[in-house]
Amino acid sequence: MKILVLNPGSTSTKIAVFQGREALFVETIRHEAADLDRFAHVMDQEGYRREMIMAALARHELAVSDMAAVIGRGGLLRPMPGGVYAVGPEMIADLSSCRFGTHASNLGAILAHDLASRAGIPALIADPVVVDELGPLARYSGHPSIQRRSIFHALNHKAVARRVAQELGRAYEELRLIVVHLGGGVSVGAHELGRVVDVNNALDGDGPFSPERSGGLPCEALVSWCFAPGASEKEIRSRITGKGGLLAYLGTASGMEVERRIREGDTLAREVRQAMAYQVAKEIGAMGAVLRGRVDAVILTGGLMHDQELAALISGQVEFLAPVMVHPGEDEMSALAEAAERALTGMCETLTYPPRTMAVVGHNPD
Ligand SMILES: Nc1ncnc2c1ncn2[C@@H]1O[C@H](COP(=O)(O)OP(=O)(O)O)[C@@H](O)[C@H]1O
Ligand SMILES: CCCC(=O)OP(=O)(O)O
Repeated sequence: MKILVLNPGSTSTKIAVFQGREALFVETIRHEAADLDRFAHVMDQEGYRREMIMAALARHELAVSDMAAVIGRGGLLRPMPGGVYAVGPEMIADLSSCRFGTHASNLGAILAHDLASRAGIPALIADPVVVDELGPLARYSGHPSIQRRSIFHALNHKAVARRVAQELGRAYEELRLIVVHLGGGVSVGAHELGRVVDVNNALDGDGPFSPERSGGLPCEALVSWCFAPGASEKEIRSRITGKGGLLAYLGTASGMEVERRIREGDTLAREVRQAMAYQVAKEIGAMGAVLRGRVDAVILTGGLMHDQELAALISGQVEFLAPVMVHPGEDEMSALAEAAERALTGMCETLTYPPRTMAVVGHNPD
């Protein structure tokens, strides 16, 4: 059974075909900010990314009609429990309208649905970025009209955490872990006995800065931006999500380019990378407090962890908490393929959207 796996990220499109556990191919196409800037809206990138998928299939002499299903990385939907979901009209409507937010991962289900429906096969998503397992206290922001949301690299957090649990000879559900994904966005999650009970919102200006996001900004200065003469909502949103972080400081969101500049003696690039490591370490410390210091391991993963010096900077600052394990890249493609196979063979339920069980929101007296 062949499965086509589609993973649109903010800085890349990852495409793979799996047959059982074997990857027939995995390709990562990296997008420079300038490549994507010509699109007014993320949703306008659908055709561009579809062409890349079709070209990758053609290079490997495969067609969508050879597949048993297409599975995409799930995007910004209603908060939901983890699992495998069928892509249907309500999901497509919420993703296309960006009702719950705008991110490249919204294109995962849309592209999967488009290709699968032409071939008459199922379209699925698994563990989307809105998997919500937050504890009640983690939902507080500091003002009752704003509730913190769980938006993070849920798929890779869970996949890598399970892999580490296996390496440790333990069950994921009996461990306390801090998992950090450093991609286009950065998410730092406290995994307590199989649930991500707290995590920074990797998209919306919360937590450390990342290649293309500002992370949390001082509120007062942010308000001044909003009310400055000529300020536009679009511009301010883009400073937070898309054009913040490394891109704002250095003009590039590429970790590889930053590494290259540092090798060539660029002292600004070196300091900005140090500052990013410092902020990530601070967030890991906060999650250490969430877990009351009982941490079995800190796991560093995502594309940026190919930069060994960056990994060493973060590790050096947090290894007092627990052993630090570095897993560069991600396990998302195989995790998606395995999820599709479980669903197609009936080993797990294929859930429908909108989810029947909604995450607990609001006041919880316990
Ligand atoms: N070998 C590498 N060395 C340094 N940085 C890298 C390397 N490979 C990828 N990156 C960086 O990792 C980031 C993207 O990570 P990734 O997990 O693929 O994110 P996304 O899914 O958000 O596109 C980019 O800044 C990219 O330049
Ligand atoms: C939307 C949260 C996950 C995220 O930030 O993904 P990218 O790193 O691919 O942008």
